[in-house]
Amino acid sequence: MNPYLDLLRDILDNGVEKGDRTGTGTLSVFGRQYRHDLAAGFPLLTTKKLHFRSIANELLWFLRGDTNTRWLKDNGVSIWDEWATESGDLGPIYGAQWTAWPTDDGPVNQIDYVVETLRNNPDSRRILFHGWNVGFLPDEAMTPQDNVRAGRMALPPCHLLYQFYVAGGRLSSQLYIRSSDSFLGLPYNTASLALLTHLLAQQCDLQPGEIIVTTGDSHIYLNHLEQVRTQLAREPRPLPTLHLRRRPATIYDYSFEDFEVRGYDPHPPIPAPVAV
Ligand SMILES: Nc1nc(=O)c2c([nH]1)NC[C@@H]1CN(c3ccc(C(=O)N[C@@H](CCC(=O)O)C(=O)O)cc3)CN21
Ligand SMILES: O=c1ccn([C@H]2C[C@H](O)[C@@H](COP(=O)(O)O)O2)c(=O)[nH]1
Repeated sequence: MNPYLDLLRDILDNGVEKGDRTGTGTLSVFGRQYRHDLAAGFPLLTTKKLHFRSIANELLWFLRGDTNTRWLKDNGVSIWDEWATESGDLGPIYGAQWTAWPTDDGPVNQIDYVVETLRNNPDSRRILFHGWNVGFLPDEAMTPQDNVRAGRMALPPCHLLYQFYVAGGRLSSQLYIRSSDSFLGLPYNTASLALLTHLLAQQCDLQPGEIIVTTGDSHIYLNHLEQVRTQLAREPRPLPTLHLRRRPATIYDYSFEDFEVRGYDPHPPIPAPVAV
């Protein structure tokens, strides 16, 4: 994943110091893009160990339409805890908008639409789903928990627009991330996009193609600078590969045990505080 490391270098070299909602401070650049051909391997960082269990279970949790941390906790994932209420609620975040976007005519499952369109009209230029539901955005002046209690999202979506493209029997995906915590969040978002592309490809009898990640406010938090330098001093290793152990009946029926990552030999993890 050299393009990812290039982005970190770009932010260190060209980033402007900016304040942010969390009070941490960032180095930030605006509008960047990288791509990765899934035929070249699964994009899990090798320059630090990533917790694939968290990444995969978070995606399965989105696909369940779940917005409470209970299921995540039961499956060993704690990455959403800081934003949840005492009862684990996060408001109508990703899973709710992906699978049950509310309309006057009832909830719309955008994932069903994507699967059906990939199967029946793969040349369509309208194969996308979106998370930015303006009716439920939080008030930036209130805490995530107070927003949830008011019926709003704990955080507005960061990875918010997923578009799909089929050519030559290959499925490619592009994701727009409006705000990207490039040290902690972006490796998760990239691997998650790759995994979703593998699942959709399997369900729709396609081969995984390219993933393209486009980032808006692309930042490194000031308390991640040491960690970024440590990571950039490491030599990347060969990428692992992903194998799907079975083909479940629908996109909603995968479980973590269906995923096998082969040949993952990363450098050690690099702990970093998450900005809340
Ligand atoms: N500041 C910030 N950055 C994010 O990336 C982020 C948020 N907030 N809020 C919502 C979600 C939660 N996400 C997170 C939160 C924590 C980690 C994190 O601490 N990762 C550690 C390992 C922790 C684990 O897997 O248990 C890492 O070293 O990658 C990653 C993504 C992504 N999102
Ligand atoms: O999937 C995710 C979720 C969140 N982030 C990061 C991006 C920002 O650093 C914060 C969100 O703060 P805002 O003030 O709402 O932009 O979380 C991410 O990178 N990936």
